[in-house]
Amino acid sequence: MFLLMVIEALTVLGSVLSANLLNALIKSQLNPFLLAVGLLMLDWMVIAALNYGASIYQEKVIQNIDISIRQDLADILIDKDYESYNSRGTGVYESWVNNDIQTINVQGLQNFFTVVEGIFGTVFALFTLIAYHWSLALSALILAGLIIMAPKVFDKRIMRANTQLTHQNEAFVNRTQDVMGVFNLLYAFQALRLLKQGIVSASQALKQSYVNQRRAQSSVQVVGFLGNVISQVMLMGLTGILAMMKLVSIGTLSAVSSLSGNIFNNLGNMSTYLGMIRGVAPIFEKFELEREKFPATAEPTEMAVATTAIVPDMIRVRDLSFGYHADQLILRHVNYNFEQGKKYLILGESGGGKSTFLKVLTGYLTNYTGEIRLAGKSLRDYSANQLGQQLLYLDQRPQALTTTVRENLQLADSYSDDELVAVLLATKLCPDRERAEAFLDQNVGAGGSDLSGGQLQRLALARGLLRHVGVILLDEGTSAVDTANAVKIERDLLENPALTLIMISHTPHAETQALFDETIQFAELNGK
Ligand SMILES: Nc1ncnc2c1ncn2[C@@H]1O[C@H](COP(=O)(O)OP(=O)(O)OP(=O)(O)O)[C@@H](O)[C@H]1O
Repeated sequence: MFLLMVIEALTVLGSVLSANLLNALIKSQLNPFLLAVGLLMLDWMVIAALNYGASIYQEKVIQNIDISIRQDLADILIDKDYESYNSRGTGVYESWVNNDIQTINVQGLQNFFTVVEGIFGTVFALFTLIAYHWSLALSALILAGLIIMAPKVFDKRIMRANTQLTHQNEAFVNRTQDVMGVFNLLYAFQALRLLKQGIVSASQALKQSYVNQRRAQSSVQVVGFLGNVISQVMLMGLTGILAMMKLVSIGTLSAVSSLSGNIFNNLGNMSTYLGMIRGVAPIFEKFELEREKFPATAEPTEMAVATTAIVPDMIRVRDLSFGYHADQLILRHVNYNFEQGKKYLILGESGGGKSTFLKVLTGYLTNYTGEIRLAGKSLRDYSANQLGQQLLYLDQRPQALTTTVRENLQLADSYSDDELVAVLLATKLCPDRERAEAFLDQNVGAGGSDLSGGQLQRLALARGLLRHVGVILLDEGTSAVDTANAVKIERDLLENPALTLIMISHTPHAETQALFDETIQFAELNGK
């Protein structure tokens, strides 16, 4: 802002030097004329150099602000719970950190600096005009007020257009991600034209929002432009009259021409910029709304479960009902006791609600009726963090970060190589220590794409074993692993007396079935 102030002061100085130059010419004074030419040249060179530095510094500031907004957005995301995060496609969140930030940059921050520049330029020019004649400064001030106020009438339109655009951008990213994320599926069925169709139709929906936004912005620009040129002409007319009345010199005409250019070009644009800056507000309001929906919750301080204590009814389920939609119950009045250290095999037809049941037990889905008690305390009284230390739900579709096996295992914690190698061996990901050490540094590819389905499942299980969670809820956790290794892994889990295991399987292995304490037919449990 300081640099911008200096640039504007030098620009106004340029106008004064031009007037001096013209006055010296009219009076045929060679030396003052040459001096004014030299100074004018120097003035513009300094302005050019300062502009270069200011624009680079400005970009740094803008990027720092972007980073801090993205940090705030990340805070909003990490305060969300499982249900709320997954209730929307990830495209929505990507649009926040890309499109919305871009709009904030272009409409908000860049324009903010232009406004700052304009304010300095206008103030300096107004003061300089006083030096020529007070009536010039007063007229300029009145016209400036009118120019700034007029475009406010378009504020609502701009805000509406921006609100529509930010939501349309979210929908666009979601829709394009949808079709681009299923390339392999479309490739296999020679249906890749659907990818193109998807992108084109999403773009067309977006087009209307951009056009609406531009329409609103252009209205402001036109009003600003008209205010600008009309005011400049009026001020020049006034100066001409003053010159004819011999109240100002002829050279003043040159100074007023460039000073009024300074003032009204700045102001005419400033109302546009202010309108655009105000138009960014709906984006921040949207973010604030998200923050209010999920304020950061303080962690309960009391330790939830003493992991070493033996708790007979580890998980007690009473009259549990749940549906994703109010009118369609997936879980109906389920009652069951899971005891610590015991091993449970859940069988049942596909789509019957087994995964849903495990997700409710893990605390991922909270909109249930009835009661679940973990170690004697209602599941609702545990924080997500506390539950995570007790229970691990291993998804049917494990996720992986695009990085090494080591970082995929460690995530936000750190473990020694010995511990990491031990879980790689326990999950049969590697046959011996030497290969396990090499495997730790292997990159798993984009989202784990370089690993087989079975390897990904074992990597997910290894994460849980590493953390010694007391209860593992395994949802088809070894379905993609070859039978021999799946049996070995299951046997290890089943023979671990400290572990409570609840495992869903469509393909139970005869070799391990006897090691389960209970085999549950889910249909009998659900709706009995
Ligand atoms: N996020 C969701 N929103 C709405 N409905 C869902 C959601 N997830 C699952 N369902 C529905 O809930 C029902 C139970 O699904 P669930 O995944 O729990 O079954 P499952 O018994 O684990 O099936 P499978 O053995 O095939 O994995 C299904 O009809 C499914 O369509």
